[in-house]
Amino acid sequence: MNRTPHHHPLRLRRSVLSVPAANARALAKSASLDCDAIIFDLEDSVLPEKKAEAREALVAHFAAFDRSVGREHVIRINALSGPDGAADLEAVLACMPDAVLLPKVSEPQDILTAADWLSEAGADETPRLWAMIETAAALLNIGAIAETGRTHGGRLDCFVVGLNDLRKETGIADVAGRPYLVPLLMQVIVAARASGLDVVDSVFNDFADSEGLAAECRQGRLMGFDGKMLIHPAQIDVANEAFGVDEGDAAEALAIVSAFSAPENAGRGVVNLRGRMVEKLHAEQAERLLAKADLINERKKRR
Ligand SMILES: CC(C)(COP(=O)(O)OP(=O)(O)OC[C@H]1O[C@@H](n2cnc3c(N)ncnc32)[C@H](O)[C@@H]1OP(=O)(O)O)[C@@H](O)C(=O)NCCC(=O)NCCSC(=O)C[C@H](O)C(=O)O
Ligand SMILES: [Mg+2]
Repeated sequence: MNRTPHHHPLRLRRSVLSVPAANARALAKSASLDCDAIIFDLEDSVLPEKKAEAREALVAHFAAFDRSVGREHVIRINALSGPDGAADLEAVLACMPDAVLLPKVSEPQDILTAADWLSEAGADETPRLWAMIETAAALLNIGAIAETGRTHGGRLDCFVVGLNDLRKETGIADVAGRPYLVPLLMQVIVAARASGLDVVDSVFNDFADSEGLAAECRQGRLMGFDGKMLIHPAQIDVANEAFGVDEGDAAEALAIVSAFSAPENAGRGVVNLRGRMVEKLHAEQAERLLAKADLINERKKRR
């Protein structure tokens, strides 16, 4: 799992649950769920005539729930150029979430406009910005969009892929294994990494199919995603497991780190670990994996 370069602290983003802000029962339930991040959605899951009500419900919810559980709280707003953009940003300032998720980002200016607005409103580093990558234009501009994460105060720190919108726009088929999408997804991952961003895989719509979800999570993990956007509480455990650190991986990481600190390997840049070449870069990867395992354990204790 090559995760360099990283310009942001390590954060858990295995399971990123979307909760429609207009759904009072889902809002109430979300506080008790074991996901790493919650996206409170003001965009596509909320009908136009319910947007104002949803904003009010969200502000009331943020005033009341316990934020000490250590997860990230994110608000997905509507397009800034649309009729709800300005009111959504006002709601963001009232809630002060950890991040704002921008929908249908298509060019760097979409990030810059939101970053400038937040800075002018006096919001320093928080909220950070996340970007939905879900348009054909975004894929064409993906390197430049990611680059704004490095060049514009570091406010951008995560991409979330949206395959429902992308499939709608492009006509790419929705088939198991995502054969026609994998090349595009890899471009998003590489662009994110080149700019030190995290990157979260798209939702799996069939929330009753846990085997299908597990397979897609495994695929996403192997491709390099940090986690999965989810739509239903039943999907959380599957994503946490797939994007977590299993005992075998943790033991291997510990063996690599220990090999480099063994006296007989002092001053060596490369060592022989049970017949396998291990370099310093592998030790750095191993340390990051162990740090992630520590974060997961800390989260378990806080719950
Ligand atoms: C898909 C759903 C509409 C299903 O809802 P429902 O019929 O209520 O499911 P259940 O009866 O099985 O629910 C059981 C209990 O769990 C609560 N619940 C359900 N979903 C959530 C949720 N997301 N967060 C929190 N709690 C949830 C129910 O309230 C039940 O609890 P209780 O009431 O106490 O009995 C629904 O799951 C749903 O609306 N999901 C989220 C939809 C959403 O957020 N859509 C936007 C994100 S998808 C996206 O962004 C796509 C992307 O942009 C792209 O282009 O690809
Ligand atoms: Mg979408």
